[in-house]
Amino acid sequence: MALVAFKTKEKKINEQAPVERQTVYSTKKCNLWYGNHHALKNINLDMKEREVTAIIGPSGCGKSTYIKTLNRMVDLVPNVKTSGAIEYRGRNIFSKDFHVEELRTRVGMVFQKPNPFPKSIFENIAFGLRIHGIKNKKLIHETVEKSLRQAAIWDEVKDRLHDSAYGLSGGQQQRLCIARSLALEPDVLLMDEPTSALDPVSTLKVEELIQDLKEKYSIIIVTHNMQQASRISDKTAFFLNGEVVEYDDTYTIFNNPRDHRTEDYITGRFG
Ligand SMILES: Nc1ncnc2c1ncn2[C@@H]1O[C@H](COP(=O)(O)OP(=O)(O)OP(=O)(O)O)[C@@H](O)[C@H]1O
Repeated sequence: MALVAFKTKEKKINEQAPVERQTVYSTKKCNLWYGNHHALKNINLDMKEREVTAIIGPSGCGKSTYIKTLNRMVDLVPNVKTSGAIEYRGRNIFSKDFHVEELRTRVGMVFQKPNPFPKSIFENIAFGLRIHGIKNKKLIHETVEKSLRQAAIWDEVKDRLHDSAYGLSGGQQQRLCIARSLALEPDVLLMDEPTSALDPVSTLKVEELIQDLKEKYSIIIVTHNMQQASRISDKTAFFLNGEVVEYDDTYTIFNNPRDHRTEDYITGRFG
């Protein structure tokens, strides 16, 4: 019996040929200041495509700042200064010839609180497509359905597509917002605490969705929830006071961290 079990395990390992993954984001010596406040300090991180990367750390350590830098949303804050480089697919997003509109089309973002437009469920998705120049009605209908299916909400809304998005539950609104991002076929999805406003059942649905989406997308998620990070991510970066203390496979971070500060944080000694 034992031998059979061993052979089965061995076969499984052989079947899992190593997957070649390209680097999607490479952050090099990146610093960010809000006025005089040094919020990101010498960040170096490489993130691979089709992986889920969790960003964890105590309040105020720079998690949101970091992911808002990845799509240059921090540009909207007055008196922000950056140094170093963040390369998206090999191109520095801070360089003048990298247009922010292009970056935001390739990199979608989902926020802590679901933020649907005050429009119908259908229009929440169709609107963005039209803004991006898609006029063909058939294509718009197809893309709306495809995105809602991808975001695992189609069955719940297919009979009420023209009702207001505000009539959906919080968890459904969040999946609608994910569908809205997916409609533009992004390469990367940034998620800033996407389940913190949701109940446990909706949280589980969004977590399952993230697991499905990583087959196709690279996902970077900020979370305060240690169990969530350990359940859904492949890599984890632990931030503290604007620095990356440790970045590794999620299994290693949660089972065998190198730095005592990581261990103290994940075991709840602070934060
Ligand atoms: N617009 C801003 N102007 C000035 N300082 C800011 C701004 N946004 C954030 N900060 C400061 O930068 C630091 C990092 O903030 P950030 O929001 O990135 O932390 P965080 O780890 O995401 O925190 P939380 O878990 O509480 O959301 C904090 O000291 C914060 O006060």
